[in-house]
Amino acid sequence: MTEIIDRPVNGHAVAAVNLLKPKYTVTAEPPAPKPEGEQEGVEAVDRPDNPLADWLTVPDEPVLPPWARTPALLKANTVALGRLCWWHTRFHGIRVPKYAVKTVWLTARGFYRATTGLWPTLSAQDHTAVVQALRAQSKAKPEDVELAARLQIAHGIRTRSRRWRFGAAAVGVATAALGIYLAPPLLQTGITGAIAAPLVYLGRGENVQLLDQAAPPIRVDMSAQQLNDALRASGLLKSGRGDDDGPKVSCIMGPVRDGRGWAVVFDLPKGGGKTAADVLAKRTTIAAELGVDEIQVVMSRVRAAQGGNASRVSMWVADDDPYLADPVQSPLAKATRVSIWDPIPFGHDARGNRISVPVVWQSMFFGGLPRRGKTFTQRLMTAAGLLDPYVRHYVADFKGGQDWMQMRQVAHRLVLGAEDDAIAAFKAMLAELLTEMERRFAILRELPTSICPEGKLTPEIVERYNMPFIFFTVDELQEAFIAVSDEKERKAIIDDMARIARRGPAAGFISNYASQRPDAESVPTKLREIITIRACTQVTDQTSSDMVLGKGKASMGADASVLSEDHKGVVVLVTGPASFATVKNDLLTTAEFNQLCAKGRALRKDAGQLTGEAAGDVVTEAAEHGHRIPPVISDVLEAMRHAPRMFTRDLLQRLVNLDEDTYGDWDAEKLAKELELAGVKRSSKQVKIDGTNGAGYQRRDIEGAVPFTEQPG
Ligand SMILES: Nc1ncnc2c1ncn2[C@@H]1O[C@H](COP(=O)(O)OP(=O)(O)OP(=O)(O)O)[C@@H](O)[C@H]1O
Repeated sequence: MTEIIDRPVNGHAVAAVNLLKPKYTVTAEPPAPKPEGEQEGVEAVDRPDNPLADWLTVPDEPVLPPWARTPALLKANTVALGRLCWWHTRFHGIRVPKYAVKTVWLTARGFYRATTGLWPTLSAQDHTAVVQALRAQSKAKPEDVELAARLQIAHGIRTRSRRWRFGAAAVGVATAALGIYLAPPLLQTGITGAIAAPLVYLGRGENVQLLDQAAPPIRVDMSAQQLNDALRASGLLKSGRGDDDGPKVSCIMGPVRDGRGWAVVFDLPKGGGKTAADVLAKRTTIAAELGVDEIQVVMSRVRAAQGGNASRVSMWVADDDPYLADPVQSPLAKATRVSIWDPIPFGHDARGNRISVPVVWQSMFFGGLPRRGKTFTQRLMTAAGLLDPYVRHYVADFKGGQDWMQMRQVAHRLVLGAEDDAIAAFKAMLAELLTEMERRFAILRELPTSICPEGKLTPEIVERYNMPFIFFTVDELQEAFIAVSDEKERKAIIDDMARIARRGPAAGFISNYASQRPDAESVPTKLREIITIRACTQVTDQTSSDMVLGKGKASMGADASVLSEDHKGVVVLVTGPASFATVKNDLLTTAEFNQLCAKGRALRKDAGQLTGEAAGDVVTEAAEHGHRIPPVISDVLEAMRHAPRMFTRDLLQRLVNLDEDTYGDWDAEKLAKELELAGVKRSSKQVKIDGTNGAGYQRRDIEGAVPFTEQPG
């Protein structure tokens, strides 16, 4: 499992560097200076009058081939060869039936070709000439008659020769058949093979398209030369003059096959004025020069901590787009309990390494275009928090759809929608969180260092002082900023959220924010910059990518604009100033997430941690007692979550927002009828809100229709 906080996520970069500490290069290095004492001896051998001078010249070539110069390289290449052989075994193994069919087909065709020439026939041309000449013998010129006679003689010779050959072939076939019939099984196979082989050879031909080509689908075949050419064309290496190509990179490792691609670690030549960072910034050009899509080129710097320097680059070029593979089901879907202290399984990088993200002491931000998997990704994190009962959830989904609805079973506070009452509830939520944060810091300050050594939560403090982690999830943040038109109010919200993300981690607050529109308004720089983990699904350009991931990240290679519409659930994940990876996330479907909500509720009940709104959720409570609640009741209660009463027109609008398919064509009459059928008894048909009277509903009337719930006083 790869954890990716504060260290490079491109595991290959590290592995690659370690593979080859004693480096070799593809450029001609100046020979090492010879020890003083030896200079004279060398000169003596080199003297022009020494006839053995040339013969005694030691070649300036390493003894071992490049792939075997160190034990690590030898091992890496052996492993790669093993993988390749295993691939071929599987590739050809499943095609054995096809090969059998092809062999039979080629044998038959070869037999046909071998025998068709044996039976004597006149060619059409010969035949015509003979017939014409014989018919017109009287009028024919002497040379025509002579020609016909010659053709007949030739035909006679050909016929006799072919009859002999045909006879010989027939005897051969009969002997072979008898031999096969009489021979022991092993010899039978040998004889069959000996006969079939020349026939298969004869049967081969350009036009045999019966089967696919049994060649591994390697699309990129990289060599050091290609790499140098690509870098030169990208302006990262100087051009040479005449036959000299110019300076080249020094390959510290590779290029070698590594998984489903090519790996290479190289240093840029000195004197060119280019750095590893320049190479990362030219990813698209390099990809084009190598003839692949930029998504297939995974590059990172190799820093000093891994034995690198400012000119060292680790590059892996995939054979095809590694992010188009089918999604992997999240292991959380089947987990029964997790600890939030452990890294959360998140997805896989291009090379199939598992990526897990530790979230304790962190804050998170997810951004990107709509319908690319932001919410699904964000929910992966929250899902882990569901399976640890010592995590208290505060959730605000300003879109207010189904995505987070089932969190009502677990969430201490849940805000759905971006209407005025929802915004007011969110502000109250923020105030509650800030108060709790200060309360916790006050307690932590008072605790002896033996219990609280670093002024932060510990697993012991969490349980002993009832300070569960607080998972603060906000989705569709842009909707809140649109809804809050007052600049001052908006700034206050951003300040509060930034404060929670900045100071909260030590007190156990894990912020998990997401926004759809990656512009400066929706993702205030102030907020983004203090967030430690950022993930971005596809965006339109590098500027938008930097909006989410941080300034300058795209030029470092963390660029979500290289993703396409097909990359659902693929994010560029930034976990530190120089740590990033493109990750295909595990898939946790809405149904699986909803099941986890139910599991999370049960876990919290057992641990005495079911608190806040979830503890008083009448719909869930009634369902747990085996009562089937009509969907219209639970949906209306969800729509009125933050309001004791609501006008009918507003209620209808919110129901549509919640589930357009069901409520899209409902009117006041239909709503009233359905609620009545569901057992709602309205205490009045008019409600008064902010001094205005209008047709509407009281929430307590709706709650009254839920079995076993007490009427609020
Ligand atoms: N890991 C994944 N693998 C494959 N498909 C995924 C993955 N995650 C999400 N998807 C698909 O992408 C679709 C959109 O996901 P999601 O609702 O999370 O997008 P979004 O970016 O949050 O959109 P919006 O901003 O409109 O809410 C989902 O319906 C799902 O089918």
